[in-house]
Amino acid sequence: MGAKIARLAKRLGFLPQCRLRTLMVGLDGSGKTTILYKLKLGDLLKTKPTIVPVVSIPYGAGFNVESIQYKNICFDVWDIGGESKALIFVVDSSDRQRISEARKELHWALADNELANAAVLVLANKQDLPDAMPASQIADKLGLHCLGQRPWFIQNVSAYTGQGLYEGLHWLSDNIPNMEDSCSYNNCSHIFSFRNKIDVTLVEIEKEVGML
Ligand SMILES: Nc1nc2c(ncn2[C@@H]2O[C@H](COP(=O)(O)OP(=O)(O)OP(=O)(O)O)[C@@H](O)[C@H]2O)c(=O)[nH]1
Ligand SMILES: [Mg+2]
Repeated sequence: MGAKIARLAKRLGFLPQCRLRTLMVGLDGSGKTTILYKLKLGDLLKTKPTIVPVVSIPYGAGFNVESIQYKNICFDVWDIGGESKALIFVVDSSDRQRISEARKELHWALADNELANAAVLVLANKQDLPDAMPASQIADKLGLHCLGQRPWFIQNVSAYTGQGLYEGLHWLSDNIPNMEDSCSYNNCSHIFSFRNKIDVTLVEIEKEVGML
């Protein structure tokens, strides 16, 4: 019955709710926390460096985690490790001196088993600065063309102006491998909450699942 609801809901344009654990990494100062809170709050926060304590991490200290809803997907964005289906890698596009260090960091992160199946979204941040390198140049310097079969995309962004951030999430929402595993129609109450508006549709659903 769940599968029938899923099929019909899809046909009618209802999207399943998906939760996606997403890891956000990048060199210190590249703008991870600023991006996270720009997406979460739509606003700029004054950030301090995010320090991860070496010994133990009390919940909520030393890392940031926020849930960001984009279309039907809830991205749980962490800036600390764990198995994830998506990696967001943030680069300071104006920092030419550290771009090879950023390349090492990216390839080191991607060697981790926890990211074996992750899609990679590179955010070329700080595009509001006049000396920012364009995405194409950063893609070369990070060796993105060597990533083989893994889905990847680079997006020019500015956490300050918000430029490009949702375009990046849009690409991710379309390119997560085995996305269905993270989605569920289990809570179909949102379909039925439209009862007054779409009675006809509801009757169709009820017929399809054998309620009528
Ligand atoms: N011009 C400009 N500055 C930015 C942008 N995004 C972040 N910054 C600045 O870059 C600095 C570092 O930003 P954070 O968000 O703290 O960087 P982070 O990657 O979280 O750094 P760590 O927590 O140390 O790893 C701050 O001074 C931000 O205001 C941007 O899009 N444009
Ligand atoms: Mg930070």
